[in-house]
Amino acid sequence: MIASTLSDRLNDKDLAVDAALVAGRWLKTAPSGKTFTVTNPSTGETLADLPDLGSKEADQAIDAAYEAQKDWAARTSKERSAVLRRLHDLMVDNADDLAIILTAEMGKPLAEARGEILYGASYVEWFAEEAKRVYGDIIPGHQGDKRVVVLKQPVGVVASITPWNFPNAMMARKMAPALAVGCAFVAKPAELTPLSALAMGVLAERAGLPRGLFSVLTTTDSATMGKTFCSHDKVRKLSFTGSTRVGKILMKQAAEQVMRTSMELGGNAPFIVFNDADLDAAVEGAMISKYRNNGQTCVCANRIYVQSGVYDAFAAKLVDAVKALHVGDGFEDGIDAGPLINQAAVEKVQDHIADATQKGATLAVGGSPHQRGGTYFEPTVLTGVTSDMAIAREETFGPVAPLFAFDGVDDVIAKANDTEFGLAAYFYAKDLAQVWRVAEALEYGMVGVNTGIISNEMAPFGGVKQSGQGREGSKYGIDDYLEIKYVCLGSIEA
Ligand SMILES: NC(=O)C1=CN([C@@H]2O[C@H](COP(=O)(O)OP(=O)(O)OC[C@H]3O[C@@H](n4cnc5c(N)ncnc54)[C@H](OP(=O)(O)O)[C@@H]3O)[C@@H](O)[C@H]2O)C=CC1
Ligand SMILES: O=C(O)CCCC(=O)O
Repeated sequence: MIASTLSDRLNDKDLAVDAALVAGRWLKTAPSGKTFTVTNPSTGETLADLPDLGSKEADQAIDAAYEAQKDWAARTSKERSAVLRRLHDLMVDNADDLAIILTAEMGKPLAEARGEILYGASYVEWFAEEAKRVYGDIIPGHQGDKRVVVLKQPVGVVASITPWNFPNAMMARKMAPALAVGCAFVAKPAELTPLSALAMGVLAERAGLPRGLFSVLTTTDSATMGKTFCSHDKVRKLSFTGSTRVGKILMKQAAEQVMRTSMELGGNAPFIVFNDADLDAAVEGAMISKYRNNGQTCVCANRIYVQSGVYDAFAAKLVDAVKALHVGDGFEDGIDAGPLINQAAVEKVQDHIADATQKGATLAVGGSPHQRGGTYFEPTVLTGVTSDMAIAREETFGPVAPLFAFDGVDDVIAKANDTEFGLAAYFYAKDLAQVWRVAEALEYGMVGVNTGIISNEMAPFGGVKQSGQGREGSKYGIDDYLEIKYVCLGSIEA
């Protein structure tokens, strides 16, 4: 049963479901009888009990997906596009309800949750359009009687594993390109936030997606699910967003059958403010980049480098802006930051702050659990941060802005690149020559120049180094779900 604290808020109560979607059927009970509870991190209240599925149910979902995929791939791209377009429209029409479900299970402020739904929908719309533009090639023949034809075909059954921080958009931007090109999609959302993915299952049915083509597996045993996906010979691709630690485990498992993978992994984004930057714009960008989703975003600014000439002025402006943030339950009006996802997240934030202050950093604002209790935490700014502190090397995944001082351009480029991660980087500067030089020197998949927000469906989202492989969104994102087949046509009269 869905708790009344959630269902009473919904206009369409059918969007919140307490069942998994397995092979075209809604399963309220796992064959094992096991269940798990989804809670609201803002209040600790129970939202729903869901079936705790295992590898047998995953096998069923994969087998059904394998069968359904053949017919789906055989449809014209225009037909597939129309179904995805309907899914997009349904997401937009139901954005308020989807946002309520998201806020309830994840805790982000309602307005931010609504923004995520529209962001997720933008990928569905984008790939509904791109579905019709999967072009092959004809290459000049190497012999007079030969023609070289390149076809692009769907990879087949795609399995996905997604995290709790963007429960809708992370799955949407994988399922949309997969379905657009004719793949089937078996999703495993995070244990903490499965309700948003299940709501997409409801909408996918309404949009006319064929039975069995899309499953949503609810489970507490993510390790077994990952192994099942990687060892099942009908799964041809694994698309993962989450930590680098788990990404590496999955890449090793996927290597057993040389399965294709897309990996969106951890980040440690530098955010650089040069002396000539527009400071007000830089503060605005830092606020978005750092405190969006309460710092629980893989592209969040994790290290803020400020050139000596503007360090104090930037720090003062940032502290003022941070003091104005309102922390609270995402359903309340005017809230900028909800709770952290769980106690482990709070502990990581506290560890980073304690390590930094012990080594000489100063707390300019915040630094403690919020007076509201639970997993709420004060938005924090640390000054005097140096590269020997844990926060310089590890992703904090919380509302802590550490300010490092730097002098020279080469110095800051070296510091920014001194990490195994390479997802997103940001900088603020006006000098055009410097802009090009720094943008090209940063070893990152994405660079924001004079902006703190870079994510959109038209751009290729993804990282280098240990931040992952592959791109999501844009014209490049569709390639991750396509195989290239070359046909050598012989016996054509010369
Ligand atoms: N790059 C990014 O977008 C993200 C990065 N992170 C980073 O990772 C840290 C930990 O966050 P967390 O959510 O625990 O990230 P994880 O990488 O642990 O989880 C991401 C997804 O992987 C699943 N998972 C966990 N272990 C395995 C496994 N052995 N095999 C297969 N799937 C698995 C999780 O399932 P379940 O949760 O159900 O166990 C979830 O669906 C964060 O603090 C942050 O630093 C986290 C989220 C997103
Ligand atoms: O943190 C993530 O898991 C992805 C970042 C969200 C985005 O900006 O697309």
